[in-house]
Amino acid sequence: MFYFTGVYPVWGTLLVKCHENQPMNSPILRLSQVSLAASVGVDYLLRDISFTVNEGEKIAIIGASGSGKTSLLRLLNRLSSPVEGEIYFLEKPYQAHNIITLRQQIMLVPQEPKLLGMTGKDALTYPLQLQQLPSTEISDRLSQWCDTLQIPQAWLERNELQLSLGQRQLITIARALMLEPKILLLDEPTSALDRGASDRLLAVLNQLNISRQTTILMVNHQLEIVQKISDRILYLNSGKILKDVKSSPENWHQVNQLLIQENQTLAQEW
Ligand SMILES: Nc1ncnc2c1ncn2[C@@H]1O[C@H](COP(=O)(O)OP(=O)(O)OP(=O)(O)O)[C@@H](O)[C@H]1O
Repeated sequence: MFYFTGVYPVWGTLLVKCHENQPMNSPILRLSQVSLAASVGVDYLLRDISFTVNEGEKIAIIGASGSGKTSLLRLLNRLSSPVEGEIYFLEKPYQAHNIITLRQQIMLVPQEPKLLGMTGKDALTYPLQLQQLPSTEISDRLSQWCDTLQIPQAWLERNELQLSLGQRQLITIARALMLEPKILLLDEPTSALDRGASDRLLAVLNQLNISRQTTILMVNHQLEIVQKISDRILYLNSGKILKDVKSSPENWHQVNQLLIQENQTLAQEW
């Protein structure tokens, strides 16, 4: 442990304790004036987006329907590319990273849970086989994550058509967690889960964030969920960042009011 000391005109002596083994969290993602165009037409889906994510942050992405939340996650998973601006992962531009290793480290769990026609078990183990992990490691991770998320053996034998939406959602989340990414991009991960599964998932994510410094960006409509998981809120409006604030009761209230107003306006337009 060491100290910085200094004499400051207003506050007197400032003493800051620094733990040598606890470096300040460094930027893991950085977006600089990023815009994303629609695949058809001339519209922008995202416009002039700039923000930095530090390693270990838990960010809730909020906004009315159509504000660009999913488009932002897809951009961060390199499923689309900006027409302007630059995205950096660990201070290196996205294009300079190998796309496969980038996606292994920045993993997206989309809103629509797809098992690509596989059984639950194959869907969970196939990506690890692709990474050529030893079979003992694969079965260890499988049993560890099925225990943690309470995924029963019976689900593992069923195929996509024999599983409910919530069961598939939990399996696709487990699939991402088993791959141990640095960044998790979660698009409404609790939308089809019951209260028990949703609470368990949030506890697991919070624990992962503490133990492995996993960075989490989560789209969610439910303020109650946002309060349990985030330490920062990004509020999107018509493809732009309207608010980038820390997660606090005062800001939850403000964001909630904004969302109610926007939804009322949208309902009138429809
Ligand atoms: N490939 C595309 N081409 C043209 N428009 C698109 C494309 N993908 C999305 N959009 C439009 O971009 C806007 C943002 O969509 P997006 O799915 O990112 O919103 P969202 O905030 O996630 O919405 P929701 O909360 O309803 O899921 C919407 O108006 C949508 O219709």
